[in-house]
Amino acid sequence: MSQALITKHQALQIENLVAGYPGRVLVRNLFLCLPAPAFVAVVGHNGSGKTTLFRVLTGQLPYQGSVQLLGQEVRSLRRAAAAGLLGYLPQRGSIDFSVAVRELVVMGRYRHHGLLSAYAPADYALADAALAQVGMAHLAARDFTQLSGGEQQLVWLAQLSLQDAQVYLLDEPTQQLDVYYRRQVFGLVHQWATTQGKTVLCSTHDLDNLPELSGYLLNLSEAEPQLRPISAATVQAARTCLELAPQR
Ligand SMILES: Nc1ncnc2c1ncn2[C@@H]1O[C@H](COP(=O)(O)OP(=O)(O)OP(=O)(O)O)[C@@H](O)[C@H]1O
Repeated sequence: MSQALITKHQALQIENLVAGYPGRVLVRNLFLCLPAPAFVAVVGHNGSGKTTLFRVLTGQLPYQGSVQLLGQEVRSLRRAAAAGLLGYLPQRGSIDFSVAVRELVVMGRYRHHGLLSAYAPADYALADAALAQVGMAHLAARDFTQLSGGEQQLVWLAQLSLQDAQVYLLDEPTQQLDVYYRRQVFGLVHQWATTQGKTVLCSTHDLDNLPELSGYLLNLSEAEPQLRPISAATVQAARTCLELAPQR
């Protein structure tokens, strides 16, 4: 992706988006205009449509309206990940075969190599650095399937960072993490936006770590969700909203 394209277009331009499942509209008339780079915390009650929005953005769910990712309409975009536009961390990423952690992480470089060609020492060096960044270097030789849920989540994050996409969608990346790693992960993915020029949308129920970050808050439990700059006041307003029963 050329720098020209990145600066010319918004990271995300959503107009009149309607999406959901048969008989159930979850995202209704959403408008968003998100400049790149940016960090966005996507919050909302359980079932408010955070994952559904991410499924729209990854082209997994049909929608009405317009959703443009770096200037390209998502419904006509093929293999966005392969094009380097989008990196997606789903809520539950499980695998049922044995693989060493380091081998799983290096696969994040597939776009630069193709899935079948061998990875070079430079790729493994990047994988080791990514593991070190999430504090999991000591697990490099371990079988991924034997790690704890939180450890697996951090390893997936390391793999994702190697994809070098322009826009990252992270679906509750701190869900299984302890207090220490939650803070670390928020700091890390926020840095992807502030120092690497990435646009990061991160869904979360963890409001405690947000006030110290710069970026935007998007609360899908609001009647008309909109991007609000993160501040102690906007996080508190979201907390107040989320402490009430959801309006279905
Ligand atoms: N394939 C599907 N078919 C029908 N309904 C679905 C489908 N997938 C999800 N839903 C429903 O859509 C609603 C929104 O789900 P979604 O996963 O987007 O919520 P969420 O905000 O990510 O919730 P959570 O915070 O619990 O992860 C839920 O009520 C869910 O049951």
